[in-house]
Amino acid sequence: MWSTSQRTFIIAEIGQNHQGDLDIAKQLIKTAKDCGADCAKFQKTSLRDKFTESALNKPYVSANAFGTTYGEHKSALEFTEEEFKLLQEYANTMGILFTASAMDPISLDFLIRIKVPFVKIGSGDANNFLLLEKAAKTNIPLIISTGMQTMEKVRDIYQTVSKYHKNFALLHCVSSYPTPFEDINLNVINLYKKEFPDITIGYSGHELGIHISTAAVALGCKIIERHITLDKKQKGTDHKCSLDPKEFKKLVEDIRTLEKAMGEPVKILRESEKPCYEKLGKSLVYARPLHKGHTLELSDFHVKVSVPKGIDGSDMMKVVGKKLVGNVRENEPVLAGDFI
Ligand SMILES: CC(=O)N[C@H](C=O)[C@@H](O)[C@H](O)[C@H](O)COP(=O)(O)O
Ligand SMILES: C=C(OP(=O)(O)O)C(=O)O
Repeated sequence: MWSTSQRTFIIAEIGQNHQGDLDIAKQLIKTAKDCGADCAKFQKTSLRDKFTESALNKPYVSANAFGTTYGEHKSALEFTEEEFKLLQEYANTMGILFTASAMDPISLDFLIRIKVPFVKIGSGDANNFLLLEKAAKTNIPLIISTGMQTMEKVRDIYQTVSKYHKNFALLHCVSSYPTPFEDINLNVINLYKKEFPDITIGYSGHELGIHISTAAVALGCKIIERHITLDKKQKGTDHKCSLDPKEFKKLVEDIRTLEKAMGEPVKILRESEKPCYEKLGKSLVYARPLHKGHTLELSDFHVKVSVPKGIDGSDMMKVVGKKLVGNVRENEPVLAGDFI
């Protein structure tokens, strides 16, 4: 899916930007597909398995609240299993992969049952070693985000999941919405690549704009996840740092262009450079008239744009010490047949 290909795997994180409305959720799946995303992702929660009673009963006083307590709020944003299956079917007809983050063990079981292609473990569960171990044991591919964790914790995650298989990816992530640029620490991606060379590394971004996520691909990320929204002004914690359809499409286009531009670490004269080389590439030319039999030395050459072209300007040391087989004039290009 992601690790077998050089192509970046792009996840449109719908999360809870559907406002608890099945039609909006479908629109978001279609938008994700239209924007070129590879996967539409939701969040699956079994409220009593993710939260304690007191966490659910806590008042949620916020402009982003969909209820008076956190439990009411979360419940308004949670789809039933049947609704999830409908969304999965819809994604299938749209031709886009469908999955969700498993926010608790019951949700993990459900996602395995409906045969999602991989399970996401969000940053909120990156320190939940009970869930990580349970997920790893199932052998399903995993994408694990590492927001709010230290490097020691990330090493523990790697060790824990590695005991079962290596079909998992670690995403660098900073869980602030939106993430201040100075907190993003994109160089953590280099650290992950160095410490975990045998798994896929990606980035789950919550910053404003698309440029940082594109840069993450240049640093070697093979998975990019960004929240998607139909309208950034909607009520909800994630809308502001989500990408609207125009931005998401541009992100995908920029990543695809960047993939072409990254190429291989091979430095050669490219076919496309040849016209410029023909027009402005410099050649060795004679600095003054010289006679047959003269032994060439460095002071006999200038390096100029010459028509016709001669031996490449950088090759002068290959010619020094050779004997001219005929007379040459000032500013004539140095040609292979001029000397022995
Ligand atoms: C850490 C984590 O789970 N983060 C998720 C993924 O990025 C978010 O989508 C949260 O679910 C969201 O920000 C919660 O908002 P509220 O508390 O208003 O429901
Ligand atoms: C919390 C999630 O993601 P992240 O940690 O990557 O923001 C999630 O996928 O549910």
